[in-house]
Amino acid sequence: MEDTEPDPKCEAPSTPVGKCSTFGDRWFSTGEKWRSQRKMLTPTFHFKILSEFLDVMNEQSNVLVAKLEQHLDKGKFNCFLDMTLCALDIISETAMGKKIYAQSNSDSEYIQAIYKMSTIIHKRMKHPWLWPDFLYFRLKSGKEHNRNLNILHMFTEKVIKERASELEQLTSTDSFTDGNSDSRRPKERKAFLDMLLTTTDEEGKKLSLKEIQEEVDTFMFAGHDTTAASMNWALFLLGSHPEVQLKVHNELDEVFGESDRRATMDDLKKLQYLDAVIKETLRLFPSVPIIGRAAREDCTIGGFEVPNGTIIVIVPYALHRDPKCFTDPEEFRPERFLPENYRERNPFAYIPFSAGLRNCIGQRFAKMEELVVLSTLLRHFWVEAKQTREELILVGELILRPENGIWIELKKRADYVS
Ligand code: HEM
Repeated sequence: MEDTEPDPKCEAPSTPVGKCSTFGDRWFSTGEKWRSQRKMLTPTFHFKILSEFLDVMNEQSNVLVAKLEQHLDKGKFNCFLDMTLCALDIISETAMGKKIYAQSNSDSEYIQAIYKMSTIIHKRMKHPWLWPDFLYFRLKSGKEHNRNLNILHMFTEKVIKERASELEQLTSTDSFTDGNSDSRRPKERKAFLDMLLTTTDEEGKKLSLKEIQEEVDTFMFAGHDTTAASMNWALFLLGSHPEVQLKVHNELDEVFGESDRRATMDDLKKLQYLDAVIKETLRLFPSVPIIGRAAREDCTIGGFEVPNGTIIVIVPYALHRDPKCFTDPEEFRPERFLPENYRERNPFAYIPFSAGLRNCIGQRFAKMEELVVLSTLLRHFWVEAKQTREELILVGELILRPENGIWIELKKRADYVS
């Protein structure tokens, strides 16, 4: 069960990037505001609700397979954007109940704005002289920032308002469509947005439209770049370790046999080795490479006096390479995460989703998405990595990503796995 009491000693640090509110102020909210929002959000990630998103994940994985089939036996290509657009389609339909067709129409104004915004924010983060708002918003990049932010906010605002008025109209009926024939949802499946529109706090108060928009914007950002990066790293690692990939294929054969049916929740539970691959990938390449906290009172950590207000930086990328917890830490060994092998490990030695009260609320969603997308891909393809570890140039921005993408070659799986 999740504890939602505020952490007495730490809070998320306020940063200049946080102030720009692209990711929703929620990401950087603290104290009572964060506590109350977190409490309202927690039930929306309940297992039963997540299982209703399985259809979306399966459907978008199949779109991805159809897209990638054109690369079969055609030499190497960079799969980074393909994986990212698939993750974007999944989060859009599950968070907002809105299909944005990112995989087939990546030129749309909204999708372009998402990517321009990421570049703009990274640039601002790297250059401290761009941090003060009064200067930044007078500059060309500050104006470009606002233009793109406006496109993003207008889009989500429109989706939220449309859905809010539909929900109002539908309260008297049990119909559950969104009025747009190409994005109708089955009667029983709700998007996170539907739950945000109806959830209430302890006093029965609903979230305001502005608060809902913050949540939706946060989900859209926090919920696709992270999973996309991690799935890309997994393809790189599997493509570099054929012996590991073979074990995944054997597991997939055991669970799915020859069938090309969609994955069920029961199937996902059985994919223990693929699950270990995902965990080991997040150990070596944690999507969020740095986590920040601000001390809210004087305290002592590991024998060091930490005064109130100190910014504390936690680096999962380094923590996950501690040889005391992981022998031969640079080696890719999914077996470390098989249930029989990790019982003894300190739970704070491995924190790709952070730990404690402010951990990732979407971690079960993320694991489920990765299992569905990767299992679907690997049921169709044999992956070969076309870069060495040395050729990957790691960029630790908000997300840990490879500077030049992930280059792979795809072969028809049946030719490689007997
Ligand atoms: C592999 C995928 C993911 C990784 C590695 C990841 C990692 C993290 C980490 C490390 C944090 C804590 C950040 C901090 O403490 O400063 C976090 C927070 C958060 N994540 Fe994720 N995340 C992933 C996927 C997702 C998904 C799919 C969603 C939504 C559907 C999501 C929603 C959030 C939210 C809303 C928070 C803020 C929680 C709070 O402050 O209460 N994440 N994530």
